[in-house]
Amino acid sequence: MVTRQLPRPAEVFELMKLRKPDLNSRRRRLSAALTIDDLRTIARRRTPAAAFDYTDGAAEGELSLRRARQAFEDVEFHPDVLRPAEVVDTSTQILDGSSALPFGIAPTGFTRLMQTEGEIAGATAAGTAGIPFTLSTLGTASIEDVRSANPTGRNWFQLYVMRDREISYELTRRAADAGFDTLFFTVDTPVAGARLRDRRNGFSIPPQISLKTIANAIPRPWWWFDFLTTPKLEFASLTSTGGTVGELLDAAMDPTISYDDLAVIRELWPGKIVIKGVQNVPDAVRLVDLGVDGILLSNHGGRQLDRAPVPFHLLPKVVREVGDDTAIMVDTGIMNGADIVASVALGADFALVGRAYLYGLMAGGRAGVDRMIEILRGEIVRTMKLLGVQSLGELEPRHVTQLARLVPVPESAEEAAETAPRPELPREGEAKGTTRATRSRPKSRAATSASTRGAAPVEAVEESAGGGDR
Ligand SMILES: Cc1cc2nc3c(=O)[nH]c(=O)nc-3n(C[C@H](O)[C@H](O)[C@H](O)COP(=O)(O)O)c2cc1C
Repeated sequence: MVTRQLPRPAEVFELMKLRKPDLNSRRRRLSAALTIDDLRTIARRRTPAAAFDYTDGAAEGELSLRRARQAFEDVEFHPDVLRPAEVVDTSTQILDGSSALPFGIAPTGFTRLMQTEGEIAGATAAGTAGIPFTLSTLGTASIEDVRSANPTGRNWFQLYVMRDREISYELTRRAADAGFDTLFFTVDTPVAGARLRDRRNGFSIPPQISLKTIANAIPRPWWWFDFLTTPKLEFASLTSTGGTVGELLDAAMDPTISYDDLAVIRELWPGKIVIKGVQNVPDAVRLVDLGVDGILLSNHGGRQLDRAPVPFHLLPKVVREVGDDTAIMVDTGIMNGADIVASVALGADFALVGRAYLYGLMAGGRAGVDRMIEILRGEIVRTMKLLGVQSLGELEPRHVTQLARLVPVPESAEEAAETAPRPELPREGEAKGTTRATRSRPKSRAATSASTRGAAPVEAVEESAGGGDR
């Protein structure tokens, strides 16, 4: 029997916590964002559809991007218990310099189009947080302006080798003179990928004003106000404007770039050099043999060859082959700090984030980029504490299983028979009829820990299916 009473004002008052309303709408908006997905939702509301879609979209059917994000969601973590990690150290050394977190900001083109503060917001936020910022060849702030905005932080430069080689060589020299310490040579863009959203939106640089864009502008007046009242959108390097992004890229990129270009760039560049867009083990091995300082496993955020391999899946194999000799980095699909922790556990030295940064930028300019870093930092710290590790160096492959969703089709009947799941006698606590993936080759550390837990790790299934780098 419940005893009831009349509500007592003093008790009700105790329950009521009246918070002072924050009159700063940007701060209010950003503090309500708890995840990168939340930042994306705000970004979408505030940015014209064509600019948002240019950022959010990928190539063709956007399968690569979806698969890359799915692969991170398909991570299973294995925490150790009763291992206190009250304080965790998220700092790391990368390419002879330090970073407060195991990720940096990826190079993105046309950034001021998404939000007028553009690269300067990215560079200053990165500098304040103690992480590297990468400026794109197609950046909308100059090399020198980025350097002035982030004078003591680490600035990296991303290079496209263009048809007119002299433009690329000149940019390389300027970046070196401005003290950028690392050059990312992007190699996955011999031609532009088919960004269908841009074609459907009639997206062009600069944006064309049409009835559709005017209708789209009405609920987003601040974007247009910023766009029309700040200096004209210009590229740090390219003088040509006009046409869709694809047309612009095609005009600038050169389908004939090759290892010969790498040799020339290495001669010109005094700092560290990383190859961005490596997508198989043999290429990684060849590049390391040529003496590059780093490899960035990336499919350009799914914006180039759709259905390209998921970089996160490629990671353990590349680490096994060349991880001791060179810095291995990864990008594409990172939406959560836990994705970065999983990458480090599987041997990545560093990660880059592209869209996560741009969602933050579109959601709130510089403050939005700060919020993006804060969200990822919080997720990294919490994941490490829950795993029971105090530093990034303590993360090991055994902490992570990559669960397999799509696996290669076996090449022969024998392989098919070998890889078919076999019924096993149920272990204690396992349901009858449970099957486990079998392996035909020696186990790696990651696969061993995973298979003992009854999961089907990506590596294990791929190897037993003969699915190496095809
Ligand atoms: C809007 C946008 C523009 C990009 N521009 C460039 C670029 O100019 N050069 C380059 O090497 N990569 C570029 N990228 C690819 C990023 O550097 C990075 O590889 C990718 O965004 C990582 O995937 P994520 O967006 O899922 O984090 C761009 C990506 C986006 C989303």
